[in-house]
Amino acid sequence: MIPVEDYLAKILEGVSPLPTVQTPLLDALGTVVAKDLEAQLAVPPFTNSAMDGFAVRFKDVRGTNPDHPTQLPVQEDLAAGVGGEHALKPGNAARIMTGAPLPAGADTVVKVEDTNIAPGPTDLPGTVTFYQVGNEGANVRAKGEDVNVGDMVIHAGEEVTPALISAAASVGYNELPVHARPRVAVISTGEELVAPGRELSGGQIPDSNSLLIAALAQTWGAEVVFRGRSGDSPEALAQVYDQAAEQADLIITSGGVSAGAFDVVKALGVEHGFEFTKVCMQPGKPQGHGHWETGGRRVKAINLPGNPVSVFVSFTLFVRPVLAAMAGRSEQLATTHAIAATGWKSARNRRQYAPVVARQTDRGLEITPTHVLAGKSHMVATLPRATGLALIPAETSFVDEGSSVAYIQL
Ligand SMILES: Nc1nc2c(c(=O)[nH]1)N[C@H]1C(S)=C(S)[C@@H](COP(=O)(O)OP(=O)(O)OC[C@H]3O[C@@H](n4cnc5c(N)ncnc54)[C@H](O)[C@@H]3O)O[C@H]1N2
Ligand code: MOO
Repeated sequence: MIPVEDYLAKILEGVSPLPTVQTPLLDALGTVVAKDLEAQLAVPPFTNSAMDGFAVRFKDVRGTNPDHPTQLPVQEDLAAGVGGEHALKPGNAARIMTGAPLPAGADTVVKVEDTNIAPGPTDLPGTVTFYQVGNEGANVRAKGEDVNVGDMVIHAGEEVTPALISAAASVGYNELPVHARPRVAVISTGEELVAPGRELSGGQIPDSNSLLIAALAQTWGAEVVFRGRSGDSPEALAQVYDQAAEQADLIITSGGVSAGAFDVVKALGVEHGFEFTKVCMQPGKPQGHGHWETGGRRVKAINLPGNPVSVFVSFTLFVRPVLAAMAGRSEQLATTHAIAATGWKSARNRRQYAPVVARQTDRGLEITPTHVLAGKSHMVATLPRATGLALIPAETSFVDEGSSVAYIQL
């Protein structure tokens, strides 16, 4: 059996970021920026008002207070979006809305609440009386005070977040150069599988793994381009692999990799130079990987075991880092310390990754297995309760209640 870290290193060998594609901003959410980008627009792009109120020259209202109000004529209305050149005549005020360009000559905005004018929709008044004013420059947002044209605002390697999308739009972009989203094909294998919701006849079970893998792949930023099922014949599986490889950057299979007489994924994979190995973990011991070649394409394939919890755990440990590397980022699972709220039997001589529920108590972060049969690899129905995985060293055969345990938040 090989250690988890060694298998991860093997599976990441030769995986590099996918090519750069110009992608519309919203479609780029979750991808990784491939090039540094300078601001093409300043933020703000022009000096404007931060408040609904009146633009003035500070010297015309200096010294105003409730006992010494100042009255000025109002020359015009300036709404957000107003174009053209506007200049404030000396000794005048202009009614101005939040985001409207400050007229030339004005240097200060007095908010409407500090005047005799009622806030909200009103006709343009002929005059305005100020009862209070801020400092010179109050309520004015200067052009470029956030960033200026030419400032480096978006950097290669950054993840495209909602905030990054809005920053990119604000500095003049409508698309971003990002690493292509990994395209994933999912194949589940086994004669026992039927589509979910169908009536089962003897020995059959619903195919939950292909959905689990597809949903995990989407959750971790991939696009699922193919989902197929194959029985236990190598010819049928080879055909499904061919279809999967047509459009995918990564093929993920489940099942058929252990010691069964009909473990077709392993049998076919071995013929095609795949590597199958036992990883020192529970669940998820039997694993395989290789490349499927068809029509001039050579597509990476990862063969996960069939047990659903094994799929979940091995996707987390091995597939997520591969997807991250293809997407242009590196990923490390962070562990924190937790306390076992109950005792449980762990795997003998394999590192256990047990699905657990964590909750904060006065003792700290306490974890409990999602099921009394902690970590058994077929227990898919109780898996959704998991908030994370408890990582139990291979030498520990029993986790004592109250002991300190490494915890991976999902
Ligand atoms: N003699 C041995 N037998 C087994 C060993 C071993 O070392 N020696 N390892 C066990 C371990 S550990 C695992 S994990 C499993 C892995 O088996 P396979 O990858 O070959 O998977 P299958 O046999 O095809 O299926 C295992 C299990 O999972 C169910 N399954 C499969 N596909 C799906 C699906 N798409 N949706 C839902 N459930 C699925 C399947 O019905 C089986 O119950 O091998 C052990 N055996
Ligand atoms: O390694 Mo298997 O996934 O324990 O059942």
